[in-house]
Amino acid sequence: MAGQTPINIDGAILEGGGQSLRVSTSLSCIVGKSIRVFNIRAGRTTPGLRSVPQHLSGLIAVRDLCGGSLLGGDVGSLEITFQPGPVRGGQLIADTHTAGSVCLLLQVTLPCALFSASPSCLTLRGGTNADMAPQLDYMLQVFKPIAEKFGVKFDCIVKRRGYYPKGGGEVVVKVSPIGAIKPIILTERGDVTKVFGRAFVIMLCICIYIYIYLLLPIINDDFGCAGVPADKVGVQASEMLIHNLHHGGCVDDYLQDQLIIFMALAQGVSRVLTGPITLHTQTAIHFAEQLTQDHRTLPKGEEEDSYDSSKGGGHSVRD
Ligand SMILES: Nc1ncnc2c1ncn2[C@@H]1O[C@H](COP(=O)(O)OP(=O)(O)OP(=O)(O)O)[C@@H](O)[C@H]1O
Repeated sequence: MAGQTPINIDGAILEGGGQSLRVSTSLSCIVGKSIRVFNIRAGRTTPGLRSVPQHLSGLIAVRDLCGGSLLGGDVGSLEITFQPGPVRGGQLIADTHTAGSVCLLLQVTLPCALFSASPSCLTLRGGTNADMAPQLDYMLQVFKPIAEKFGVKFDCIVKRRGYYPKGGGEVVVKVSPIGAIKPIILTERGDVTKVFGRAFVIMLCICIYIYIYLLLPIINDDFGCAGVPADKVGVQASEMLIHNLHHGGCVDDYLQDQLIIFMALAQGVSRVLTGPITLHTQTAIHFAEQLTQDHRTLPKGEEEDSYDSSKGGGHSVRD
């Protein structure tokens, strides 16, 4: 591949899953640096790019958003090389052709679309409520309001929901470019004023899938379970909710890793009070540091810490 020498990204580090690929590819696209990712998903029992969980569709979507080139982007690939071009925005269709999560497609494309030359209209197809991924409702009711604090805005039209195993969901996300991402301070939780839940029950020939979705202003958890009795799903959801309430942080265990890329790109220092730092968050921080080292613009006098213990029992993640 012609052009600059790529930055080497070791996909086996820390979590060793698809998130390393998404964070590195998005940042590569935004900062305009080529990457070579090796040991892709080495921490998983089926390493390499998989089509079902959206890894490949996400990579292709980013490539198409910026007119870049991608080498090694095949199912099963343990290594890819990605050379980004300027992010141009416009219309993009990304299709997992499975129940692969549209929310993880959004996770990899949204940061890029924010830095594009023109507005983007992203048609994302797959599962809207997939396991081991943010639920669409989570993206819209938990992630979105917090993302807006960074100045990140997007509109999402839900055309169709899609569930495992068929997929077939479709959302259209409109993103306007942003001049700069603002840093955020999220260190005071405030009072919990309301808790509500939504249950999705999908009847299939032989199994029943239940997704329960519990929402506080800032905390959300979902459980997708085949063949698990509804009362057990309810208990699991409540336990997770209680855990997130007890740790005292301002974001739940999932949101923390999803905010790192915006904290890394923000023009200034962000502070977010969290519960114990997850491995996903440590992973996102690791790759954000690797790819944004000379990209960050810290205000004069601000020292650069990755972690900062807080007094309140939670952990504070800093840009
Ligand atoms: N219940 C949930 N609610 C909100 N977000 C979630 C939930 N479960 C997982 N996530 C988010 O989904 C992402 C999952 O990343 P991860 O790398 O584990 O999955 P993946 O891309 O499917 O890769 P792999 O197939 O290697 O596991 C993380 O950003 C995590 O915070």
